[in-house]
Amino acid sequence: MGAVDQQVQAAAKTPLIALLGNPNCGKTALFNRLTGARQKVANYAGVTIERKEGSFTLPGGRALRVLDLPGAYSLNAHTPDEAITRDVVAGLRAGEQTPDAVVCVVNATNLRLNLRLVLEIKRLGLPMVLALNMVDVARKRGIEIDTARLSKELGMPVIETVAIQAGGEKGLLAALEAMPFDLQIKPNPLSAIDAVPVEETQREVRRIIDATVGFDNDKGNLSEQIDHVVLHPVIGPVILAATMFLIFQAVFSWAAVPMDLIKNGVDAIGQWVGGAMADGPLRSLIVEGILGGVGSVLVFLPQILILFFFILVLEDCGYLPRAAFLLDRMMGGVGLSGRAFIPLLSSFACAIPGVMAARTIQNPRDRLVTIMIAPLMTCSARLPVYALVIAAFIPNRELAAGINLQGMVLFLLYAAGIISAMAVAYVFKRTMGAKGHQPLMLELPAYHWPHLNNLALGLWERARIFITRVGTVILTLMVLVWFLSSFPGAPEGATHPPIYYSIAGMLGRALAVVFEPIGFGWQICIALVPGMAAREVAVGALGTVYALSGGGDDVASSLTPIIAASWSLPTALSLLAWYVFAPQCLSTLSVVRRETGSVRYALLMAGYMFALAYTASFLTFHIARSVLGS
Ligand SMILES: Nc1nc2c(ncn2[C@@H]2O[C@H](COP(=O)(O)OP(=O)(O)OP(=O)(O)O)[C@@H](O)[C@H]2O)c(=O)[nH]1
Ligand SMILES: [Mg+2]
Repeated sequence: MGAVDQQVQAAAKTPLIALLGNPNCGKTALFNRLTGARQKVANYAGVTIERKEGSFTLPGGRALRVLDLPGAYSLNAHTPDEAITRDVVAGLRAGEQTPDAVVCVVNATNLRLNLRLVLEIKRLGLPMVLALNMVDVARKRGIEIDTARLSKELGMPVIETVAIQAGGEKGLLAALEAMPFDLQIKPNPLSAIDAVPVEETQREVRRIIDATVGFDNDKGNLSEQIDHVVLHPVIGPVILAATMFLIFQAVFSWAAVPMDLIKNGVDAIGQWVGGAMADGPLRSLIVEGILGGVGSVLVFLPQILILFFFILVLEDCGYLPRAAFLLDRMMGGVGLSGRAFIPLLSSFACAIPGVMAARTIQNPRDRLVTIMIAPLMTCSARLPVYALVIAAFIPNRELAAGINLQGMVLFLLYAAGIISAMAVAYVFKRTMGAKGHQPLMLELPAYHWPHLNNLALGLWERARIFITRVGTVILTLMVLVWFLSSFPGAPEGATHPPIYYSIAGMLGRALAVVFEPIGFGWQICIALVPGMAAREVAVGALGTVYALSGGGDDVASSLTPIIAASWSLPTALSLLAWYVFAPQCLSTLSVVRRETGSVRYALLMAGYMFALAYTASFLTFHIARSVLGS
């Protein structure tokens, strides 16, 4: 038997356990603790939307495989992510092994809601353990749970866990150690669950709670008190708007110093390489192609991290579902549900996780509309383009104490994305035949301070993604752009810089016919093409294009003054408008195809976004020209 076969056989013999439970009860935190993985943990329902597998070894030496699954309130799935969970435990997914045992994770502070799923899963007849998670919070709130009695009532071991504390999983490991795994056992069909009416299950839940949970005292639920302010019909929206506004201010004002450091570092390397190497194609490739292109993208790392710092804090403290709640009415006006808020917010990172997070939306039409507008949210790849153009054209002025004009413009660009997304949603809902607004059912988790670990890990993850992207996709494209922009060289008696005669130059000049009416010259057109693969490459490509056009060595830092000198303000504004709308991301389109199951919606998305981008840029360019009289 070959080594691979042996591995396959061993994997088949390793028992598989599934972590199941309501949303936001700490399954992923527990999964990470057991396996040492770093899956995303945050304080709202619907963080995990896919199955994730890991493995670990019990203290006694037995290896186990473990599945983290999306949270579900019931096995009667209402949303596509809940359906994944149901299908995995019930063995309905083709080619997937059914779990040999289930670890049911419950939130100890909310057993009343959590036990229904436990009783449902029990009817599947798989071996089970109950992980009574978040007992630290329960203790603080004075909630007493008789675990011995609970174990007797449920007929399964009940283990207290604290998934966010080192060692908080010890009891669970011991229980798994004692568990007899029978690899032949298969779950009962799902119909076993429907055999018992929901009312009866609820009655049973109440009976068990009465027998096992004692509310010692309710030490004034702090979350509720905070919510009196945060969810207040007038103060709530003001807090939300102020928070968002402050974030954009910080992105500009905090980032200045670290950005300068990176810029100077890249410049120093550029100068050193420029001085040390003989003039020639290789020096040009390194200085203009790689350092000029990659360096001009890399300087945006601090801004991206600052933006994510705030998003991670909001995610972890439990504010997001509140924001969804506050915006539900407003979003209802355009036919979206408050549920769309979290997918749309995720799209500020990148439209791809945003499109996938739409799986948590129950109504298929709402889900489709949310997917269709997700790419209009300003993803972090647009930030470098915005920041570059803003830095070049918008004066760095204080409008009022603490309000900076550049931050203000950035805020407006984000707002333009959001407002147009709402408008597009409205049109889609109209054309698809609007149905009445469904009430928002959303669990509001208890607030807690963001965990520093989570925060650090989240930022690290972001930095890693960005730097990897810069080092792979962007670097490759930059080398390609440099190559296409450098060859063939200028003919005899050329009057333009050599890039004008290069392959990229020819392509750019051909495209300029289409883009001239919206103010884009051939240099910008060159940058738009590789920008399709990754938006921020446009910035790097502009870096290379202008470096080759001008011929300076200190290219990484000088892009801002160069474009400030070579573009008119209407062109700059038109480019900003273009980036608000243009569907310049092939990976998003392919994820849309996958998530909607048809290429139709991906094409529709590309079509409507291009049309919007061209129209918006055209209007911006011509209005700006007539207003400015240039
Ligand atoms: N105090 C405390 N917080 C916990 C514990 N376990 C998890 N949390 C927090 O609870 C929140 C939810 O944790 P997750 O692991 O994302 O929950 P989940 O069950 O995977 O959620 P979904 O993926 O949305 O279904 C996070 O803010 C965690 O930091 C615990 O034992 N004690
Ligand atoms: Mg999770």
